[in-house]
Amino acid sequence: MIKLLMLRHRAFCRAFSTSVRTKPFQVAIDGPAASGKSTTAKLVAQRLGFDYIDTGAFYRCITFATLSKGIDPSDSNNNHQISDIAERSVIQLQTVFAEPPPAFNNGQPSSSLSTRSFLLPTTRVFLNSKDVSSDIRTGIVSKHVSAVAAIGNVREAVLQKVRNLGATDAHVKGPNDSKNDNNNSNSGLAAKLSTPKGLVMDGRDIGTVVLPHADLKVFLVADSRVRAERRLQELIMNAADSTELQGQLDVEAVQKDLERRDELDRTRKVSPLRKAEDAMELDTSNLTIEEQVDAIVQEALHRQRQC
Ligand SMILES: Nc1ncnc2c1ncn2[C@@H]1O[C@H](COP(=O)(O)OP(=O)(O)O)[C@@H](O)[C@H]1O
Ligand SMILES: Nc1ccn([C@H]2C[C@H](O)[C@@H](COP(=O)(O)OP(=O)(O)O)O2)c(=O)n1
Repeated sequence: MIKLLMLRHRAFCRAFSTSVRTKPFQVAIDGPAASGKSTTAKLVAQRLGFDYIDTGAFYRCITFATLSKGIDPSDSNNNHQISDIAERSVIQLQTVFAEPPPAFNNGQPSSSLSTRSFLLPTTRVFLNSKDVSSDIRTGIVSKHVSAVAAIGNVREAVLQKVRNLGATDAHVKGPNDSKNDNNNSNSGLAAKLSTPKGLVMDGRDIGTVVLPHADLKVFLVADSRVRAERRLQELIMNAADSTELQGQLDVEAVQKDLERRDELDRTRKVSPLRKAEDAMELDTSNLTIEEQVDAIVQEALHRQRQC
């Protein structure tokens, strides 16, 4: 099977090398909740000097907008209204990388990996021009997001948005440049497709539906207890006050919620969570963040060299 994949990849590279590379190198990262996708994807993008798109943020924005209007996402009678919200919502992402991308060093960090890679890039999310970066990460949004993401018309709307994306390319910005962060360039995916750079996108159906021809597909997994412990730490660190954490302080409860969400994501009819046939699986349970980022960066560099 691996041999077949390698042969297919080589054939693709041979066909590709005769023409000028017109699309960016695409890295697709999928996996269950809290497996490390977004943390890893942002750092991989930073190391390689690529753009980053968090597709989960789109479903979270639509869920937040739905709840804000007092609409219950768990009632399927509301699917039409929720699809309407999805179509009308203007969602923009803005990733601010902590330092100039180390692509200048051929993707390799010039000093020790541990000091440089932990300057984690931050992604701000705008819904109809309002910064909702924190609002979309609350427990109530997490509770309902899988139901919203299972609605076919919502997925269709998100697919269109991702394709016409007006994400700001905020690369090569220092941590002190945030005051200029609202200068959205609205470059659009069309412009991105004409750049020779690359793109890292994470979600549930990136390798299977959104970027089926991605140059590198990764499926991240981790033991559900480990994922719950990591997610709980994250919730504690990000909570503005303890009232936000009601009902989430228990690792068992967080684990149950992750497992419930994974089950919904895996069993839905449209674009379910699954590993693409040609994806590389990486279990992060016993890896450090540096190790998982490094494994993907090395593989991406290897494939870039082959092409
Ligand atoms: N190898 C790792 N070791 C320790 N913590 C990790 C590791 N990978 C990810 N994390 C942490 O786990 C949490 C969930 O990761 P995240 O990237 O948000 O997952 P996802 O995007 O898949 O939901 C984050 O707080 C992240 O910093
Ligand atoms: N491409 C995607 C991305 C996310 N989703 C759904 C499935 C997830 O439960 C929600 C939220 O995704 P997100 O990646 O933000 O969730 P986690 O941070 O992993 O908990 O959206 C999806 O169906 N397809």
